Amino acid sequence: MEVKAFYWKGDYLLLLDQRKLPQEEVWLELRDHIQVAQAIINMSVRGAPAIGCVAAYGFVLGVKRGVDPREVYEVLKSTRPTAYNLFWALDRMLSALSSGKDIEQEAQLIEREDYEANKRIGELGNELIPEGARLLTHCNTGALATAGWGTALGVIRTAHYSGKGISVWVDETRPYLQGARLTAWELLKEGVPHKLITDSTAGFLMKKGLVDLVIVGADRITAVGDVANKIGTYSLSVLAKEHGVPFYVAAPSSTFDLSTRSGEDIPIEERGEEEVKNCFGAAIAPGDTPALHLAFDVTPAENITAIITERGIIKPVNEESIQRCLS
Ligand SMILES: CSC[C@H]1O[C@H](OP(=O)(O)O)[C@H](O)[C@@H]1O
Repeated sequence: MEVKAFYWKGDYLLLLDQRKLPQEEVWLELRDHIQVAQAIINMSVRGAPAIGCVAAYGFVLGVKRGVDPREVYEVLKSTRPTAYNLFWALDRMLSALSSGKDIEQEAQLIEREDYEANKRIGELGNELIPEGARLLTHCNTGALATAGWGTALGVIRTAHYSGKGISVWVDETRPYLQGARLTAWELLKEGVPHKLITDSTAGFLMKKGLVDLVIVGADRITAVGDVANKIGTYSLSVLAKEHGVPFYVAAPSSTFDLSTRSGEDIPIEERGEEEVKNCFGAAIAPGDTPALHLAFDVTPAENITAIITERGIIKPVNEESIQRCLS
């Protein structure tokens, strides 16, 4: 059975608490928009497309309980600032309500469209994956970050199941460890050959010629192709450029924010210092040590070989090719 991060149950949302993985599979029953907002803020659910889908169902829960739709919209919109899918989904839900559509069906359509987009991204991305390729990926971009299958990890899944004999270097992805806790969990479940590495190992592996390509997800892509993604992605892109390693981004069209041109204008989430100084309950730094926790960084379009979307592959990455692909 395919990994799923959430299930809509009609009067509640059943959500896998990703904070507990990989040790425990704990499911939460979210019955109003406040509970959904809290789950997004505390990262029980994370991943741009998954956040969009879950927020859409949170909107349904709030409106069905008779809460002012604008209030529901604002509460959910305020949860995390970087992933564009959140805003895209909420705007779509508000528009559906305003035009008299069934908002529960609209949320279910958003979920179905994301899953189908991921399968298409996997098919198109697989065309770029050589036989026996050794891929490196960062963070978690799998079924846990989406409506299912995954974006970058969806390409990896498709390549694996098409018999290409690929293997994956999995960046642990400090500080929240989405790679170690979530990507490794997904790949192990499905028998995809992989090895977990510390984030700082990636560059040396590229220097040694052990990485054939890098493939990552995205949280927001601007009109010119700058990409906001998990912190550490920019560094990977510089290392890939230095070593002549192709650098791919996989994302659905719902991640593109064409109203923003430069990556410099993308709001970058800053999370609490405790997530840097503690590792799931264990203090790893002196309590009084100040810490900076930027949750995302921005990779400039010129560092990206291609962006794989469900509507086609964007290459080169620039405003014209983006408009051509998305129009
Ligand atoms: C399929 S997009 C997943 C995207 O979201 C992650 O961030 P977070 O775990 O903080 O929500 C990361 O940037 C992934 O690339």
